[in-house]
Amino acid sequence: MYAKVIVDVPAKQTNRAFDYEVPSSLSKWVEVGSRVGVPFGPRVLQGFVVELQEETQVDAKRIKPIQNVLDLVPPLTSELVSLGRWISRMYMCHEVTALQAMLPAALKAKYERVIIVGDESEEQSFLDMPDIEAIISFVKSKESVSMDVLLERFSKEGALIKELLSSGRLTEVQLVKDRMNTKKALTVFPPAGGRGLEEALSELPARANKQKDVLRYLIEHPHAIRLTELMETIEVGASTVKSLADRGWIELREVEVMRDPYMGRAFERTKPLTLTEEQSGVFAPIRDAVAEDRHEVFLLHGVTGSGKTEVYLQSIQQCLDMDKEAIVLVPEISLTPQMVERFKGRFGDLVAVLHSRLSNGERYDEWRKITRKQVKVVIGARSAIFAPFTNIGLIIIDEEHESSYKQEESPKYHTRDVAVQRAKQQDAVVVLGSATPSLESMEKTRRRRDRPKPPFTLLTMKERVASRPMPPVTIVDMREELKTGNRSMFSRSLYKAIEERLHKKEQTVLLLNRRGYATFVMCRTCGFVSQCPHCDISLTYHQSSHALRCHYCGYAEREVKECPSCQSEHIRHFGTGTQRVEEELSKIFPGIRVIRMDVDTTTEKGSHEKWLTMFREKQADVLLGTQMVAKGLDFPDVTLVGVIAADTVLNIPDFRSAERTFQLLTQVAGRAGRHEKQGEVFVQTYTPEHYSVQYASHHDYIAFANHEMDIRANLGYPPYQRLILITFSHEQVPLLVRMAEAFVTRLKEIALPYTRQQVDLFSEAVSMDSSFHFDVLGPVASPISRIKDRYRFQCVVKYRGEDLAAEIVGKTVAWFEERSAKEKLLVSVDVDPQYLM
Ligand SMILES: Nc1ncnc2c1ncn2[C@@H]1O[C@H](COP(=O)(O)OP(=O)(O)OP(=O)(O)O)[C@@H](O)[C@H]1O
Ligand SMILES: [Zn+2]
Ligand SMILES: [Zn+2]
Repeated sequence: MYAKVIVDVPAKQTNRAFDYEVPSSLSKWVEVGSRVGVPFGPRVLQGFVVELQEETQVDAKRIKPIQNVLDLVPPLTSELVSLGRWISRMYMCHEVTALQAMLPAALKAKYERVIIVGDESEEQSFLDMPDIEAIISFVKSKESVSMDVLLERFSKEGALIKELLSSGRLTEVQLVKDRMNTKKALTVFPPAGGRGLEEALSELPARANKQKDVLRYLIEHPHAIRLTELMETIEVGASTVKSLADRGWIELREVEVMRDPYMGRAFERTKPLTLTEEQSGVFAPIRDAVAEDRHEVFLLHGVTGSGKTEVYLQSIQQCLDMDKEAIVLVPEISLTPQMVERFKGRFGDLVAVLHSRLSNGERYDEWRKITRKQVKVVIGARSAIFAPFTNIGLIIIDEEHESSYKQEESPKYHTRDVAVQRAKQQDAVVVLGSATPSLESMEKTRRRRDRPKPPFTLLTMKERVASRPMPPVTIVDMREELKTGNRSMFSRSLYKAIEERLHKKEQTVLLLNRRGYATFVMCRTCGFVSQCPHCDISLTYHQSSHALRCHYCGYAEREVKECPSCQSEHIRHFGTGTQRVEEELSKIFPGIRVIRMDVDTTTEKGSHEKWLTMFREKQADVLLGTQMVAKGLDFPDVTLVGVIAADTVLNIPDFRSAERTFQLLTQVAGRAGRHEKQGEVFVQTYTPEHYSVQYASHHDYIAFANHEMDIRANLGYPPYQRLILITFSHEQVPLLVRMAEAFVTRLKEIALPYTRQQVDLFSEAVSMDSSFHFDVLGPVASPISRIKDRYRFQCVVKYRGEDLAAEIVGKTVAWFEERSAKEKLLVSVDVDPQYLM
């Protein structure tokens, strides 16, 4: 048997499958999706088996055997292998990069160099040297040792070891190993049924009290117990237990344990709620599709507080009743303990949780619960879409509009599109939920001339549960505030509203969008702004460390007291970071209790959870934060939401700015008055007339979507045309410009026949909408024109119609790669980019 293997080197030359022989000793273990070690040139590499076949075209003399199999159960399924192929085609990445992205970090290959005994034929001539004997037999006894261990053991024999290596008596080889091992714990095993322990007890001398305690305990509890637990329970030392094991009365050995981040946490079990009329209305079609095993994509548009989660839960129940599995995706920052609790509370131990705050080990163990089929539901961030389930009935994406569903590094996939593809492969149902669906998804629910049945089905919930009203939103024009002499960052009305909450002992959520509004340092005399010497961006001031930092490359410098340009002392930090809002709050409301949540206060593991719990327990009056506070929070006493400055996102030059502003305002406004108490919202802005602010204040998603879609159609932006962003970077501008221009010229040449072909087709009466349309903009300097000392240029491909664009760009990149590599120029391709930076 032969296997096609994709090796773990993301390069053009290795971006294809290579044939290997499957030795008969391994044939039981090698499957599609197995990780294997294979000889590749002088090295041994990790690879993935992507196909098995009886024959090979490769010359029998040249074909090499697979060296080893890394896992007893393949970490990928054949379905995931196909998905990997789709991702690599769709997002133009190496196939191995796509496959690697599906594995938990713990399974990334580690290459280890070890020493083994080499040529034995020369053994005789060395026999007279006892040192050599010792070294060789040491290595033999271990089968293989690392250089470090060998040198540690024979610290004085370095020269001799070197000689043995060069003469071939010892050889250095490379092994493929896992980066992460399973966690083991010493465990005590009493003999079956506790047999023989009574006799053992009588054999012990009278003074061996502690040992007797152990035996008595095991007679009463004749089952395996972790050593540490036994030591704690009856207060004995490890040596006591070991001595019993030495006498053979009990057994002590290492067994694997699972790291469970939620261990010891009791989740209150919840029962399905009686659905409201609107919930029943949207649940019925989802339930039917799941029950009928019918692939369908639903876009669930439900206003904030409409009870989408309960719809998800009952849909999952339907999926479990069919003995199928479900994947639930939520944005990383919404994956709060409360969120997890809602799912664990309903489905208990059937739920695995995957998110980036877990340690590698914890994540690996959660992941293995899936491969071992111990769980049926996975809830997680982006990469949980790759959960190795084999019988998926339902995939849910909550907050489907979130830009974090797009992965920013290669493979630059969009989770939503991957989910739809995966669901197609498994005949599963997809539910995309949001109070503010992306325009891309919304467009797919609309009928078109060439598309009588739209790809997605729209389901709508217009009302909050229990007919709770949407909170009234007041727009505050900050220009007017300035005119009346209010220079504070709080308008008079927001000030009053906060004061009122303090009196009534209710809670306030304040949002400050940090993005594009970071504190920077500027000289008031000459206008000098501290910039990163390596990137084309101003440095951000961090109060806690009194340092200026670059958000792109991590460069840091000490706070300056004097302007480096004009030596003036009037240099200080500007802008309204969350730290400054916090300072001002305490100044105007002495004694106010504020919890601040931003990147600075949530780096520590568990800090996110800690802050939210404190706020829920009413240990604070105000929760102040960045986007983090806008998502998913459901606190009964929050009756006021304030947005400090709504314009910060609007000012970013990006065609999605209005959409992002609308989404953020709607989401954060949705945190107010979700329970019995009525809520209200204040939005401070310098552009109160902007349509995104206006529509958000009326909670009118549909009107916003229609308005924005018209603009996009006119400008030829998504969802009407798709984009591919191609970024070039190099240390020298002239070469960069020349190469970028050469790329674009070639790209247009390669595209030409495709577009012609389409024009011909068109003349044979193909409808307008399916015609292929291909445009190239640029090259131009990127908005962030330098990062880490490399200048950046970009071009944007706009296209409509067939998926031919990926092919065209792919061909151009292939043509370009050799030249660019020679010049050390980097090219990166981003299909469906979220940001054009
Ligand atoms: N059928 C029901 N009966 C009673 N209460 C319900 C029902 N469904 C949901 N709820 C409650 O309504 C509140 C809002 O529900 P949920 O958090 O699911 O809203 P949502 O649509 O996800 O909102 P958001 O988009 O803002 O996150 C929750 O407190 C939930 O427990
Ligand atoms: Zn100055
Ligand atoms: Zn920098």
